Amino acid sequence: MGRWKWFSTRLSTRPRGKARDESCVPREARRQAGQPPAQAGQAARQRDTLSDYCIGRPAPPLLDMDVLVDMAIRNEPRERERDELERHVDTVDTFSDELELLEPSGLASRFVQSLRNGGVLHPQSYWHLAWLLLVSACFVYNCVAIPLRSTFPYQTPDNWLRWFLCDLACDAVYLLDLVLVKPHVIFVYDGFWVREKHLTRKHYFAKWQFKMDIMSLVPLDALYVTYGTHQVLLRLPRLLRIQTFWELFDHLDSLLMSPYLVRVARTLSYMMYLVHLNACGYYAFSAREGLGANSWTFKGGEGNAYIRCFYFATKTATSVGKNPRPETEGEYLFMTCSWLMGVFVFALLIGQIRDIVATASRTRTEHRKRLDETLEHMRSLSLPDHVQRRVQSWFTFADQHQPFDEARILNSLPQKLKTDVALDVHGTTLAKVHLFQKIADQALIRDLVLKLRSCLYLPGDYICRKNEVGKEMYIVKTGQVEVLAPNNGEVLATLSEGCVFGEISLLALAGGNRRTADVRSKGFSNLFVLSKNDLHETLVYYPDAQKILKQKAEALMKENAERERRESRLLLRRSPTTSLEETTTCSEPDTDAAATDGDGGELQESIASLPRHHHHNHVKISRRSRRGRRPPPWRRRRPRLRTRPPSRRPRPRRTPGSG
Ligand SMILES: Nc1ncnc2c1ncn2[C@@H]1O[C@@H]2COP(=O)(O)O[C@H]2[C@H]1O
Repeated sequence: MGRWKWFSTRLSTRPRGKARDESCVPREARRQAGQPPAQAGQAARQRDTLSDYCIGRPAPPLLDMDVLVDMAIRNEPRERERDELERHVDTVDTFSDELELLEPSGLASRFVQSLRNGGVLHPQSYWHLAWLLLVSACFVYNCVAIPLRSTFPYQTPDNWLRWFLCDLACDAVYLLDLVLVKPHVIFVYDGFWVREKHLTRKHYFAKWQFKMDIMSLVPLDALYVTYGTHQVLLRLPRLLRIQTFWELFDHLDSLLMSPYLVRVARTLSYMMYLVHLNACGYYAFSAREGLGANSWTFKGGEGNAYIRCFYFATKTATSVGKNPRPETEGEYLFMTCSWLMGVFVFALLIGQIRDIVATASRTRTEHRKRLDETLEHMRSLSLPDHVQRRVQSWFTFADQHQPFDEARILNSLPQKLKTDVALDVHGTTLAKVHLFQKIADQALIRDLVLKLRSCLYLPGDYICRKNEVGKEMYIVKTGQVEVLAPNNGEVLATLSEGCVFGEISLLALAGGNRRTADVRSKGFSNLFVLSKNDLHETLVYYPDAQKILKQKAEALMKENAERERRESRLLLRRSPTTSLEETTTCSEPDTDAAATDGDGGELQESIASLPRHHHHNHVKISRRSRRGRRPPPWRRRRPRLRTRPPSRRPRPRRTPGSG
């Protein structure tokens, strides 16, 4: 019913969405624009009322409260409720509005921002947190000072004014909190932030906390006039602000890096407070029986009374050290209560600390367990030592650099949030990827980011080998990888953060799906792996990206081809005969294959680029090798007579390699 009370009040505000768009044009303006006057009937009346509201006049309630209550009682479907709310209430914030309220810019700008936001506060904003801290400080002051001043003789007629002024300051903070702050804290209704002031006010007033806050401000201390200023217990209602104190810890819990510390601090503060109460109780009890009346009571006189009583209370609560023996029933009861309280608080504290330690070391313990299991398994298989050492080394590196299973953690989040988190985490690396820089399409990165899998490689690990079937493409996240020339292992390129490789085989540009080079991890490297299917699924929607990736791959292939050509030329220059024979023997059986995969073309080109006599040699040798043996003597032609003088004929040059 309470929920419906404030819900109905919201219906008197301006509309949003479609309804607002239509109605936000003032009536006069519509008339001038030649539109028909508002029609009779409920809908027209509503529109006019709403438009009046939009131009600044207060609007009367649009729907009858009774209708709404009736709706609630009849339990109308939820859509109806939402429709009504959406049509009539302008309380829905977008996510960016929320961020605006949380914006952690400078202090002054944040203050201006909060004023611009109509003086409402986001419950998780820094302003609200700071305010909670102040109110909680006042609450703690009351918690400590009230029992202290009402038991120990620390408030005297000389200093009562100072105490009184402190009390007044705290009461002023309580009052400001009640009147100005709490009623303006925005809240979520039906998944949307409600930030209209009168609604936030209503929301607060409907809460149980509001009643507690009002009670905490009951000015019982006015009775000082009758009973005297030493009756500090009259301020006991101030302790009803405990909800604010809890709220502060809840906020800190979600804001701070280590929520465990907050939880321990909270339990410790309870413990300290109980000891404080015990110390006050001990002094009050001793004072009632007479200070130093027996061996159990507080003696008084020497030193600081509070510190001594606190010491006694701590000893009792922790059951550490020797406590004086109680003598009267009252003293026995007091000691029993103190011990029980001590046991309870310590059990709580120890349990909490155990949980904290277990949670903090859980990841490490799990990692250790996995490593032990793996090593044990490898030992049972009698794997060679160096393999075991590599596995161990991988575990150590993974523990240091990837202690959390990111995919598993993100899995519990909704898709949108998962993408946002992944973008935040990997944004720096992805921003360096040339492909994404060129496309500048956030949608592509968003589509890809969740498909990327993180993978660690050890120094010297081959990420892919030439002629393997390519199933994945890689982006370097951290570390460096080397692309090696297939023949001589020469380092063709060293790729670092943001570089992409492994795309040629995935795009089948080299005429097949085989890798064109070896790629090796230089040190420890962390790579993003993208499967072939995921790449193709994504590229279907981003033809520009596909084009760029293709262009890059083609440029690489061209570069590789040119390099190979250069190399073979160099090789031929060094030892033409041997290398030609080698070339021929390698290339001949593969003529068909070479034609399909393009290698044949390269060979022909390299032959064409040879000096003429090398070309001849090549053809001669080829023919011979095609026949396989010398022709029979009857088929051998006699050599023709030379027509030109031998001196003018080009003679093959002698090279050292040709013998
Ligand atoms: N010369 C080169 N420079 C840089 N990278 C290369 C070079 N040659 C090949 N690569 C990359 O190494 C990868 C090996 O696998 P792919 O053939 O699928 O794709 C290849 C290219 O991404």
